[in-house]
Amino acid sequence: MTIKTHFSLIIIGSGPAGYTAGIYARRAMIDTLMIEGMQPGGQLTITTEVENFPGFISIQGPELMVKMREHAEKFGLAIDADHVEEVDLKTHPFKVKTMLGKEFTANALIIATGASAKWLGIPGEKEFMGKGVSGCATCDGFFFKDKVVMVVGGGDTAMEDATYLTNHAKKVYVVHRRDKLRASKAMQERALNNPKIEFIWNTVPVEVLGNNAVEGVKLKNVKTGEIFEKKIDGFFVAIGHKPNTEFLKGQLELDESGYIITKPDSTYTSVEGVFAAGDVRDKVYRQAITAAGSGCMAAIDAERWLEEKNLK
Ligand SMILES: Cc1cc2nc3c(=O)[nH]c(=O)nc-3n(C[C@H](O)[C@H](O)[C@H](O)COP(=O)(O)OP(=O)(O)OC[C@H]3O[C@@H](n4cnc5c(N)ncnc54)[C@H](O)[C@@H]3O)c2cc1C
Repeated sequence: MTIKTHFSLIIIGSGPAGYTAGIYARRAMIDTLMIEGMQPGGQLTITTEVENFPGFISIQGPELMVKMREHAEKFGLAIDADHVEEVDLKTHPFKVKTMLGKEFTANALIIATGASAKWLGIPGEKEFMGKGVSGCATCDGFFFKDKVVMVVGGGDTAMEDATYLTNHAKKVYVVHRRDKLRASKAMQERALNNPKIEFIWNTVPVEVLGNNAVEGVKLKNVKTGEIFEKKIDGFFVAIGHKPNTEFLKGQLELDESGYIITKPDSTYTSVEGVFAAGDVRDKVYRQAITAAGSGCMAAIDAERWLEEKNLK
């Protein structure tokens, strides 16, 4: 059997951005391949309830992603279980090389490779993921009404998360390994003046404690070496995100943190014919619905571009 190697459009990544782009591209009759990567379904496959995706009052993250996949496949999206290791955007059609040694070419590309939350790597963190441990306050804060939670970090995201969580939780600890915050002055002021937030300085978490869900955390003061515990119900890690763009370095314009730079109000990147959608270009919103929204934009941008160049 000969395997098809050229497509009008290749979508890299299978999160909400990728599947939405796939649905729109196939409904526009574009010959499209999706390369799904090592996390089919993306970040939502590691969470439990999702309560803010319109149309679903409550749905498990993995189930939502199965539905998105079925939806895209219903319109004939071809999905390849492989991971992109290299792209050549200096030639056209663009070249895409995978981990399993395949080589594809495409007239247009949509990059939807997402971003990965940075984690602490301490005992209990992985075990209680979705059971009190979270990397997303806006996603999971609602589940901690009148509870005690802890945010780890000292940057803008940590301050924003801590402030946001005070809408739900009765108390929010912020644990920071230094005695000064990295966050902008305005964000610091808001958090420092919030009566529900208590800062624990010069301290790092060493273990998340619990039985079936988070019940507490073991902490260490890095100045004195003192080990102590706090009772908490939720543990929010806010030490940053890393966009999955390693394979694009030197090929596409990225910002200082590695996010793909897109032209204002569009998904156009610095290379004509290459579009970007989802968390890989978004360090502000990072939600499934915004990722899906920009996946839709990328497919429409790609379709118009392919039409204009007579490459559809
Ligand atoms: C624990 C947790 C809970 C969350 N809860 C919510 C919530 O309740 N509501 C909400 O709106 N948002 C939530 N989010 C955020 C939401 O998951 C993300 O905003 C959304 O998934 C981003 O979608 P995306 O398509 O841009 O990327 P992702 O979902 O990150 O998907 C990226 C895709 O790219 C693929 N990929 C990466 N590198 C390569 C490569 N080199 N080659 C091929 N493929 C590649 C991966 O396999 C993956 O399929 C949560 C996030 C986390 C971590």
